[in-house]
Amino acid sequence: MAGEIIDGKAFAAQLREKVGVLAADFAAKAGRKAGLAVVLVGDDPASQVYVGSKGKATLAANMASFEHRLPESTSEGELLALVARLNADSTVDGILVQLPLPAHIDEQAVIAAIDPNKDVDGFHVTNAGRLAVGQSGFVPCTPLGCMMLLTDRLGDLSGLNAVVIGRSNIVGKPMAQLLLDANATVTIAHSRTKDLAEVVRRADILVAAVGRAEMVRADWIKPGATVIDVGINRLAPEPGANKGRLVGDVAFGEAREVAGAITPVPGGVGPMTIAVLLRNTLVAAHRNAGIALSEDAI
Ligand SMILES: Nc1nc2c(c(=O)[nH]1)N[C@@H](CN(C=O)c1ccc(C(=O)N[C@@H](CCC(=O)O)C(=O)O)cc1)CN2
Repeated sequence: MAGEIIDGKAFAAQLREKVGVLAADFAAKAGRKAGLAVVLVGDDPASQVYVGSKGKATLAANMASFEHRLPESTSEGELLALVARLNADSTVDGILVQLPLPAHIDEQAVIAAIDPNKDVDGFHVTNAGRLAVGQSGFVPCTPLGCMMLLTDRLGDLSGLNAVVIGRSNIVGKPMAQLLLDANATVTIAHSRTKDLAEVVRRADILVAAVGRAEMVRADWIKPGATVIDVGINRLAPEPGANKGRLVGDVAFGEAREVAGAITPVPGGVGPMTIAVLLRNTLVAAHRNAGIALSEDAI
C-alpha cells in the first residue's frame, strides 16, 4: 500500500490561521501590530517570489509588513546600515534578509548584524548557540516546520532512528539538533558519507536536505519510514515548456511505495517555511512587548 502523503500546505494554512488570530489579539493588547521586515537584495527570480509571498502572508496574518527591495549593486555597508536601522526600529519585531545574497556581500557578516532578538530566521550564531544548549531563542523556520509535521504524524519520537542528509547551518544542523532534543537517535549524513544508501535504510525518520534532485531512491528507504523532503529542485523544461518541474531530493513516486508517509514537493515542507516565519514573528513581538504567549502551543 502506498504511503500517506503529508500535506504540508494544509498544515501550514492551519498554522497561519492560528497565528492570525493570535496576532489580532496581540495588536489589541499592544496597541500596534507585530511587524516583520523582509530585505531582498538583487533580482533572483525565486527570491522575488518568496519575498512577495512573505509580504502577503504577513498582511493576511494581521501583522505589519515592511518590505525593502534593494538593487543588486547595493554594497555590504549599505545593507548593514539598513539592518542597523531595522534593529533600532521599535515597530519591527522580526528581521529577515532573504538568502542567497549577491556574491559581493558576506552573508555571515549580515546575519551577525541582525539583533538576535529580532532574528526570526534563527540564523544568528546566538540563536544557533541557544538551540545547541537548549535555551529559548529562534529556531530556523524550515527545520521547525519539519519537526511540526513529524510530531503531528508520529507523536513521541523517542528512540526512533533519524537520518538527516545535509549539514547546512540553515536546515541540516538545526534539524539534527531538534530531533536530538526530541530524543531520537540522530545520524547526520552528507556527500562524504560512506554507503549512504545503507545508512538511510536504518532510518525510521528520513530528512533529505541535500539539494540534489531525486537522489534518494525507493530501495534506500526502510519500509514504513516517515520521509521529509526539504529539497526544492527545478528540472530542465520538457520540450515545448518554458519551466521545468519542481522535484525534491527524494524520488517521490517510487519512494511513496515503500514509505509509511512522505512529504510531496511542492506542497510539503516549502509552505511550512513561511508559516513558521509568521509564528516566529508573533513570538518575537510578544517577547519584545513583554506580553505573555504560550509559545509551545503554536
Ligand atoms: N532568509 C531566508 N532565506 C531563505 C530561506 C529562509 O528560510 N530564510 N529559505 C529558502 C527560500 N524560502 C523562503 O525564503 C522558501 C522556499 C520555498 C517555499 C515554498 O513554499 N515552496 C513551494 C514551491 C514554490 C514554487 O512553486 O516555486 C513548495 O515547496 O510547495 C517557501 C519559502 C531560501 N532562502
